[in-house]
Amino acid sequence: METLLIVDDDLSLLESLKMHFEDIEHDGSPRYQVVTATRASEALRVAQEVMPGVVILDMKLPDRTGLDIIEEMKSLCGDARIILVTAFHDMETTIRAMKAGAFDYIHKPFPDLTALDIVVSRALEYRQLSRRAATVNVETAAARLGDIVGTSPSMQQLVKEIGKVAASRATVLIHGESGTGKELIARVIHNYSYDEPKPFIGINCSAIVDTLLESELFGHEKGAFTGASAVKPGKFEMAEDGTIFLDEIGDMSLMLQAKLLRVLQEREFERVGGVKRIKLRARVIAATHRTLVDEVSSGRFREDLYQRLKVITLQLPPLRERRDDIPSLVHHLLERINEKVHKRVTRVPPEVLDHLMRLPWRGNVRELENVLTRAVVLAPGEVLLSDNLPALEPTEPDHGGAHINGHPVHGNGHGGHPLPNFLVTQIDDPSRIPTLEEAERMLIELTMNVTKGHKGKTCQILGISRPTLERKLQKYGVRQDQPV
Ligand SMILES: Nc1ncnc2c1ncn2[C@@H]1O[C@H](COP(=O)(O)OP(=O)(O)OP(=O)(O)O)[C@@H](O)[C@H]1O
Repeated sequence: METLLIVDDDLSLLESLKMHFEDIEHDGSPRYQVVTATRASEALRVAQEVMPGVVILDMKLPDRTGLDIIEEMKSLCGDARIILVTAFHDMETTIRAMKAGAFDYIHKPFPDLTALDIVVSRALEYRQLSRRAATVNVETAAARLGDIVGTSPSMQQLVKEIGKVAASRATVLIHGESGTGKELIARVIHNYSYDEPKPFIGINCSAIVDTLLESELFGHEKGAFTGASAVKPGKFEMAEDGTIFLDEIGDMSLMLQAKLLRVLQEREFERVGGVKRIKLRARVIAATHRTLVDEVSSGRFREDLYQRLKVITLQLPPLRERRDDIPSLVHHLLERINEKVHKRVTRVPPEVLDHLMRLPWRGNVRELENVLTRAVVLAPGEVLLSDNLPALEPTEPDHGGAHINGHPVHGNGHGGHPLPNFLVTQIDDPSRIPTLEEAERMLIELTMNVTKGHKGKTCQILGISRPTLERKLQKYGVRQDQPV
């Protein structure tokens, strides 16, 4: 039996959660023994006594915040997985919670206890796994929040992962299409990893010819090659005990891959033409728009280097898979662009935002930034105009009809409900096909819209149970207060 500690000052919630978890059985006997506490001080005392496997910890407690006691709780019973619960979405707190060592961060009210059950089971599974594996040292460090904008489920997940990554010094590999924010994420991880300022040194491995890249990375001694008139330290040296960011690592030649592998294995390197061994103290973060597993299969990337780099892998979602983030990104980028080009374009009419939400964004956030910069420069006043945006593509006709998540919808010819265009038009560009998750989210939003938020009817149409619908609404962050 696993011991579960639930900490909340809401007595009725505490009681109902206790009953819920006590009712869960495993192989015919109760799965959990549940203990409760209403204050932080009491929680710490009880935790020390019962050594819980999982702690469900509310953020707002009468004496201290849940966040404040995570570290103390972990030092008392380091093995416990802590799930922090709050009533609001807050990126800063999410990162701080994950960094302090929380296992997960969830929001209440819980629309469906199944979601909570899943998190608790997963927490226990991970605890089992990590008991077998080596433990990672959790550094504590205050850090500042970077400029990441986005509240879509995939971005929230990413923010959680950043919190965990920042707590370790492990090598990180960031995958993502061009312009998805790989460098930004690398900088945020860096900023969150240290208390005091440390160097962040980036280098684009695809932009420099091989021989030059080697001396850029590792430096060179005087006279190492023609033109090497003085000693020059490389990026690895300049990064000191901070971060070296190897951008577009997938484009590195096999010859340099072999050198890099040796450096990562031995944690030492020499300048080109030199003999002195220099210690590698920097943390390595690498990024690529290529799928490295495919590069490995086709022999263009060394398998052993890939294994070294992928200790922690982050996958950045393309912008078209998180279109809900476009409004907040537009707002954020406009502020930055106005400052840069000395303008004050602050108004984005709904039809212009709609236009922006429907563009394909193959170049992701960077393309959005470029498109907005052009439109800001061309704007005659303080209003952003559709005329200055790229035209919509024919597969996304501007028929002024209904939209789900920026995708136009139209009738399916059976006199029934409208369908998103992606389900009925011929798609010849693979990048325009939505992921299964995206399609599922759109169908749920569409059905909720058609039934005007009636969950019973939505379940009936989609052929799913109420708990499944609740779980998916929460997973995809679908607004339930008004028609979507
Ligand atoms: N989630 C985000 N929130 C705010 N700004 C973002 C976000 N993602 C990307 N950006 C901005 O978009 C621009 C491109 O991001 P960045 O250079 O990090 O992308 P990248 O994936 O490294 O691109 P490339 O592969 O082309 O080098 C930057 O100005 C960055 O600040």
